[in-house]
Amino acid sequence: MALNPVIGKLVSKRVVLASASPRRQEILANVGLRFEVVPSWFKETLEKSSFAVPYEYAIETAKQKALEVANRMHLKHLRTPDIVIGADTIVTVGKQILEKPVDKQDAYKMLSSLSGKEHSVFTGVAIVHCSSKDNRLETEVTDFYEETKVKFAELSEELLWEYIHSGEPMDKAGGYGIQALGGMLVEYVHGDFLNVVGFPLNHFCKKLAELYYPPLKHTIQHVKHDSIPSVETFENLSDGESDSSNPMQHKSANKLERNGVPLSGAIHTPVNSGSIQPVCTVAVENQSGVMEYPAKFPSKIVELMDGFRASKALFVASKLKVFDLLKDKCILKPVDVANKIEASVCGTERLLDACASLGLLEKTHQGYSNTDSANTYLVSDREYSLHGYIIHSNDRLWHLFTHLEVAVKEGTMQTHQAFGKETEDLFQDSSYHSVEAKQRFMTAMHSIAKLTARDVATAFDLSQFRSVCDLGGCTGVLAHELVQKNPNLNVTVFDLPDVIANVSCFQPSGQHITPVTFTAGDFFKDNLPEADLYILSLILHDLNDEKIHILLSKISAICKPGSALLLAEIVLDEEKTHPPRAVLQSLSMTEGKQRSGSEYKQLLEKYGFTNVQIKITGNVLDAILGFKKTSAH
Ligand SMILES: O=c1[nH]cc([C@@H]2O[C@H](COP(=O)(O)OP(=O)(O)OP(=O)(O)O)[C@@H](O)[C@H]2O)c(=O)[nH]1
Repeated sequence: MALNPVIGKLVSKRVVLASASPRRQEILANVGLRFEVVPSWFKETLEKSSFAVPYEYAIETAKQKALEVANRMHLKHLRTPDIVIGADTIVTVGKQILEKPVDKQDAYKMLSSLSGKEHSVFTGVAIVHCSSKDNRLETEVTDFYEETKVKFAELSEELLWEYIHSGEPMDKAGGYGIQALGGMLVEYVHGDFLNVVGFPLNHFCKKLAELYYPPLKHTIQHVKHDSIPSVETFENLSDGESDSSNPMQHKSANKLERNGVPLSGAIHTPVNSGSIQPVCTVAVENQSGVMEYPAKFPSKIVELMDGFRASKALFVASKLKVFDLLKDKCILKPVDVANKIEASVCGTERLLDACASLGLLEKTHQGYSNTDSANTYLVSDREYSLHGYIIHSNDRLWHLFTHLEVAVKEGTMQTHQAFGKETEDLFQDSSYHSVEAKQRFMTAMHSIAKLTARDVATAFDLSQFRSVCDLGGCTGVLAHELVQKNPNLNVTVFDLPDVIANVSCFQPSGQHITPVTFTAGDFFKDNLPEADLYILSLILHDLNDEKIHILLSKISAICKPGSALLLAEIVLDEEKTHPPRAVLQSLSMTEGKQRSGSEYKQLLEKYGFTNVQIKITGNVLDAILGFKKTSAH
């Protein structure tokens, strides 16, 4: 396939399209992809309101569709595919998410809500790479979404019903098929047309290109492919022998490069280590007429070298509330932003450009505006805002990490060097700490919890439990999530008095507030509330062995047989090099440590918890559940 070499890369692979949609099949078949069709049995019933933004719903549904097929093929048919592709298309108008109409009335409702208006069509896509290890299915998910804006003409009642009676709307998101009769309803389309039809082909190819040919942005010379369109993301594509056809190999190559280890000699180098040869570079004749290959540009290392600049740009823009100023589609010129944040115009312009280059802002001739993800995650008052954690990273972690060299030499946390008199635990010695410092810390924990609570709350079926005590549960985000998912649960958050005194400003408002009890106490010193499930979320990794012993002995003693302990932590792989987030967190040198799955299992077993189950969520926090031994054990 000359036009798009990535499609050619999949020729030798068992590719499965987890979709019954004839349109998706046609779009992919038209570009020469060879695949089997195994429609997914996943029911599209995810709770829409639990997603911050509609495209996350489409992505998650696409992911679940693909994973269901991967699991089924692996278990039932003992045939593990190499790649499973899932997709989900939705239409959004105002705050509503429209899927396929259930009947003609529903189609009528949908189409009349679109009449005369612009709406968005989102398709979420998941590319699941599968492998089988010890007969277990292992999956790596890559996902993305594409948005296309479509405007409908005003539709008369007659036209609407005529269209509905044609039968076309029934199996189509939003109740219309743009590729057929529905095309007559459309005034304009902004974006990828095929995305509306059900599959964003261009974005899919770019994603495959990223996976199969990791970008070498600064490569010295690029091979020219006359037949390849000069789309930015396709620029490094080559079908030369130096390419790997397995993105997992690229992944591990990146991982090794990330660690700064020479690629060719490293243990993890894939068998076909051709992937580490310079890609897309051409030989250059030196002065003596000998052809030389320029060394591969160390783009990953350069990225790491510059990483601190990018982090600091994000921190400063957040601290100066730039993303708050540019929220809700507001477009401002540098001078306006500078005036509002009381900063120099030239400095502000540089900061805005830096944010644009990092994909946080969009820059047009009219000015700067937030990208979708900045709107969702960086505006300080948004439900899933990371602003609190970013400020904590800037005001606290940054200072700790400037002392990393000493921290490594001494093997200790550098709180004293970084903050003078402060003690290690913000909440243990109130005389040293301002209320602001405590609130900043709580805001940081709150923002991370907002992002992780759903994964933790749904990692296991908790319907057998009646009462839960979240020890160190801070502002109660996980507690609320648990009650929402299991309305019969009685959840208590147990945390230090200083924390409990401040929780009120973090409580959700509105009709759907879930009842949670907050109890003040110190889990090392005080009696624990009774419960049949205890939770420790992001607690153990910060504690030394002695404190862990005190805490787990106490929980074990109070737990009756059949009760359980749920840990939420980042679980390291057995080599303890992944995920990098946990490994890098270790560098702050708290007295605790990050653990692998087997280490958490051993730890729980040591304190009388058996049948330990571990759920790797693939997001920030994983979950580990162990049950207190019955006396028969
Ligand atoms: O203009 C058009 N808009 C949408 C479509 C088709 O609509 C459906 C969207 O539904 P969904 O993403 O849930 O996919 P399904 O058809 O249920 O198939 P899966 O097995 O993949 O769940 C999709 O078929 C689009 O092609 C259209 O044709 N035109």
